Amino acid sequence: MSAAPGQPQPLCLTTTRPLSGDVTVPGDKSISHRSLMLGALAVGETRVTGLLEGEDVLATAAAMRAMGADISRNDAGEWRIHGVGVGGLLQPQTALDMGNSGTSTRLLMGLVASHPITATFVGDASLSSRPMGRVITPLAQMGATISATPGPDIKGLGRQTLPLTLTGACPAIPLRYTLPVASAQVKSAILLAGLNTPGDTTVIEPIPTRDHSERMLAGFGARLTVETAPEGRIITIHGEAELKPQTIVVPGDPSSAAFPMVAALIVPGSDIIIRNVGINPTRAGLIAVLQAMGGDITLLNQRDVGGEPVADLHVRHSALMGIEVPPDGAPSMIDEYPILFVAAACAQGRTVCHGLEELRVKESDRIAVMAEGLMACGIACEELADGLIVAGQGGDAVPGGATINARLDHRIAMCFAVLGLNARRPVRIDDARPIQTSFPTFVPMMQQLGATADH
Ligand SMILES: O=C(O)C1=C[C@@H](OP(=O)(O)O)[C@@H](O)[C@H](O)C1
Ligand SMILES: C=C(OP(=O)(O)O)C(=O)O
Repeated sequence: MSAAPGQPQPLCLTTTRPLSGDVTVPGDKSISHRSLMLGALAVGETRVTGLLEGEDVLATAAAMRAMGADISRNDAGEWRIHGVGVGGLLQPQTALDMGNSGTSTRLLMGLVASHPITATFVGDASLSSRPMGRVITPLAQMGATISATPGPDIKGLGRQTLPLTLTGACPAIPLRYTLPVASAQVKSAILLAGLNTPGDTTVIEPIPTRDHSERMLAGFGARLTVETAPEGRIITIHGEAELKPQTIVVPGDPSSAAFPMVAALIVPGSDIIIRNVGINPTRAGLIAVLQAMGGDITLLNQRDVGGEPVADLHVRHSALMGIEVPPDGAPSMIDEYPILFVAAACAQGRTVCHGLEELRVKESDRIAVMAEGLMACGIACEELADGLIVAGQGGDAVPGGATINARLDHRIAMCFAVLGLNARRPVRIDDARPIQTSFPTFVPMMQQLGATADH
């Protein structure tokens, strides 16, 4: 029985047997957002299959509709987008509700920044505490006017948060900008602003981040170049572009696949296949780290789907060992650290992770919240300013026996649901509703693998 709307929905996953079966995960969230945004700026009809129908992506769809795009879904699950053309976004009549989604907010701020319109962005309590100064600074340099809500100061750098109102500049001023944080959202916001800016807009990223925006902008016909130089990747977009509609097949989300992957590694005897998972090297860092910990993960049937590398993952239960995780790979698995900490809790020995300052400004402070939850489940950890040390116990199941406050963070909720599969006493999540933002089929998929869900 499902809870009444507005009521917390507790969740507890358990299993008495190995996980087995053959599953798929929903479409990639990053690619789904970008499909809707770029389709909404193309002239003609873009068709998308495999779109993630989670709340974050639906927030992007609603915003693009509010700015003039015609977006529909047919009974076969195919999405069709009739775009307004670059430069053609209309002023939304009401505030854009971004829900829980940082990607929607920051990328759409980029789009609005070079259109002659004003938009107000609002979000839930989690999103309203996340830093927006990182996009406000470059977009203001491009001429946008932004009035944001002051948030708590971080490291003396000040902090600006939602609600905020942004008025675009037309024409916007082309920018050459070196990213001060490794963030694909900041990079993408500037490149999207550059679409309707005369001349060349350049982003320099000293540390590479996910490259879906570059791949997809080029696929839609924008003039975009990428050079590798000593200072990093230099990405230049030539503005006042005309985008051509595309047919897009969205691959399965590696960030979602991470949950059944770790579940199979930690539940004794498990043997599963996860089909059609994106393995873009800017996203696939977790696989190599888990393999280095002794995880039995094989990539089958590697292929290319719509310009993105994809594989089927064969995952078997493994005796994991703690390792030092190289910090230079952090951007390629930034959303996967919380579930890596779960794998580490079930490994033998210490897993040491550094270079994770960005985890503190996600949907929750993912270092602090994971440390607190793991300790409540009987796992020793040491919180560092930029990371976490998890002292794995190996062998037996972890103690468990805690109720976790998921803090409006979908990945925290899924992490502790997975940990509960290898715990002696149940691990309960106070409210599993945030899982709807990125992985609406998480619970049925885990049940398909053999888990039991108590609500
Ligand atoms: O560009 C994107 O689609 C995303 C970039 C990452 O955020 P940052 O750019 O803040 O690192 C990631 O955490 C988020 O889930 C999705
Ligand atoms: C950080 C995430 O998303 P966003 O920034 O879009 O809210 C995430 O999905 O883990």
